[in-house]
Amino acid sequence: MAITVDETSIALHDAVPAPYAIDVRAVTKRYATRTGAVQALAGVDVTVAAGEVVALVGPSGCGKSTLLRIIAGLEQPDAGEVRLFGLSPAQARREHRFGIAFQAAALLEWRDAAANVALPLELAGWPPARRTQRVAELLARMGLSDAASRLPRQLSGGMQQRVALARALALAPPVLLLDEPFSALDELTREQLQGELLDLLATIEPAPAVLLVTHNLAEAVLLADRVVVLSRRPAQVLAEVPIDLPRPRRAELRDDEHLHRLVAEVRTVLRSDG
Ligand SMILES: Nc1ncnc2c1ncn2[C@@H]1O[C@H](COP(=O)(O)OP(=O)(O)OP(=O)(O)O)[C@@H](O)[C@H]1O
Repeated sequence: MAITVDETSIALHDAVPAPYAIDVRAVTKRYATRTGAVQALAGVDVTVAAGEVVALVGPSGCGKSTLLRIIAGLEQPDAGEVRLFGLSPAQARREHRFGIAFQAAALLEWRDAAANVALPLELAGWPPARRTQRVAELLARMGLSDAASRLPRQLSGGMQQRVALARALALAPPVLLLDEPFSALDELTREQLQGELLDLLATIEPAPAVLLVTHNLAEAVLLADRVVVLSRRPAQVLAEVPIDLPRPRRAELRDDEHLHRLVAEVRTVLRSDG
């Protein structure tokens, strides 16, 4: 007797769930220093779904930047595992699956704004004409077209951070890692860039997954879909606070009462870690 197989049902049955954009499992990290070992991370689990924005907050020195560096493959964990869309950090880096921007814009001082933004495109082997076009598009999107040929030292702090963001987004990565990207800026510029980042993320299709390290609780709540709160060192996840503010978000939400309630909730979790 012939056996008929319904291929659709097999496909559905075999469908595996899509991997997380970022999947951090039981990550532990200890540094050996001259004055003894420093345990930075003690079994941290964090996931970020495709297109989700997660903010990572925690006391100063608890290990937030360490975790971001481990996710980016710049450091190795002692134990635990990190995957970006199912790939190791090294594979994800080779395949340009993430862009990264730090507190200090970390621009190459001898390259002008356009050449800084072009760097990842050069490293990825884009031909010059395509590169020029993409850089012009990114600079225009960040409001930097007139500053294309200025060196970093000729740019304000806010402009430098915009260049760093444009560089991180150059290859349209599905994951964006942001380590205190606005903390070196004055308050007004910082608020302006938060608004610009919200607008920018709303225009990128498909939206990248974002992991944002920040000290600023209002920034975390304004930008994120979820806030992950880390404990004092050695860091563990204390709580995850879902942020149910509507999207698309606008910077004006900063004055919203519900946003203030959520900030208070995150602060209460942080303070509970006596
Ligand atoms: N390369 C290193 N060697 C030794 N200790 C380190 C190293 N990098 C970080 N640490 C220590 O690990 C701990 C976590 O540092 P990390 O920079 O990750 O914290 P953080 O939460 O990002 O801090 P902050 O909020 O102040 O930016 C700190 O005690 C720090 O001094």
